[in-house]
Amino acid sequence: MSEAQELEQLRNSIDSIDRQIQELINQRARCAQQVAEVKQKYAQPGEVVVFYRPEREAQVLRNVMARNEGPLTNEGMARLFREIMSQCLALEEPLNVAFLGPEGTFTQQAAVKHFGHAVHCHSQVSIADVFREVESGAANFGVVPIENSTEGVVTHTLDSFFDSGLRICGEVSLRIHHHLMVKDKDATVERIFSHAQSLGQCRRWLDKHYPNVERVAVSSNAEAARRASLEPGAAAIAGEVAADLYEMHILNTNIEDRPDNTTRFLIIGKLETLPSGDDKTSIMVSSRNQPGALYQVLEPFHKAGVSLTRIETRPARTGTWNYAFFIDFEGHAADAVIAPVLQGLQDQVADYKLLGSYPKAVL
Ligand SMILES: C=C(O[C@@H]1C=C(C(=O)O)C=C[C@H]1O)C(=O)O
Repeated sequence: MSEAQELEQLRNSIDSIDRQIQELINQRARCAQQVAEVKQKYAQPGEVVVFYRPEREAQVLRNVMARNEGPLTNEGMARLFREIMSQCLALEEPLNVAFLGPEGTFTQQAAVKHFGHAVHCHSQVSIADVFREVESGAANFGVVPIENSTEGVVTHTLDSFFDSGLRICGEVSLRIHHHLMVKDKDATVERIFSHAQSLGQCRRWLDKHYPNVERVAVSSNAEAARRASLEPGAAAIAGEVAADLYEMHILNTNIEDRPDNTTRFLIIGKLETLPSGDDKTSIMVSSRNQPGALYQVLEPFHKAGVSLTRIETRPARTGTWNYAFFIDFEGHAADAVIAPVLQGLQDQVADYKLLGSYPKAVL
């Protein structure tokens, strides 16, 4: 057989497989539509039917990864299924998702990573606006940054939970790569725009390569790229999406000081997420200002063998020098081990709020 004949044979096989995959995907989509019909049939009068089930989606993706035999990577295969589920869900219910914008931010990237491309994403100018959009019902869910592995917690997001009744319904973890970009690659860089967090994540690189160039903190990386696209002599530190959006020329790639630089985002909404089998819970407690207060809060977790993944302390809104603790731990609030710990805690602390139980990030 000649090269052309061998290739033709393989391409014929691919065409035939594609036809089968397409038919199966549509079969799957019809099943998802039927799920919606069944849910509606059994709904009580006036009940708001929930089509999006984050715990089920996490399970589907985990199953895909567990049974994957390659040659595609587990993550690559899961991303394909992420998109298939996104399209299937859109047939049942097109979701509206508010994210901390503008267009081109890492938060937008996180929203797409979590929900796939078939949702409607709406850019918001502040974290408070994302909360408001979801609280008012204008958006089904919101996406906000919560912590970065280099720069730490996003205090604004944590503090928003003091006054909000919204639940955490999911988390997204995103590797953050920063690039230095300019409009005109021959111009001298006199000013570098970026978000304060990103300037922090690239501090050492900037000290080495641009020690005497002014660094200007702006409201987002995408805004930095936009400004730098308009001002001669200006550069921006931002991600690839922002570079594409504003047609910037990338001078240096991956300039973050730490190669494992990762940001975690939260999905916020009104939904109570059921156990998925591998979950996390976030709570907020503020204890009476007395010796051993934090110890008393943490001891029940230790006794029950619950693994804590994060604790943040923030000034509480009540009285000076009172503190609120934001605690993340492994497990779901409904788990037999966790439920009594949380019940005991509520009796003991001055203030307690369950922020949500949600599936651990899969992708
Ligand atoms: C099909 C369902 O609804 C949605 C679509 C899913 C899918 O395409 O697999 C999974 C969970 C839900 O977000 C369901 O509840 O099972």
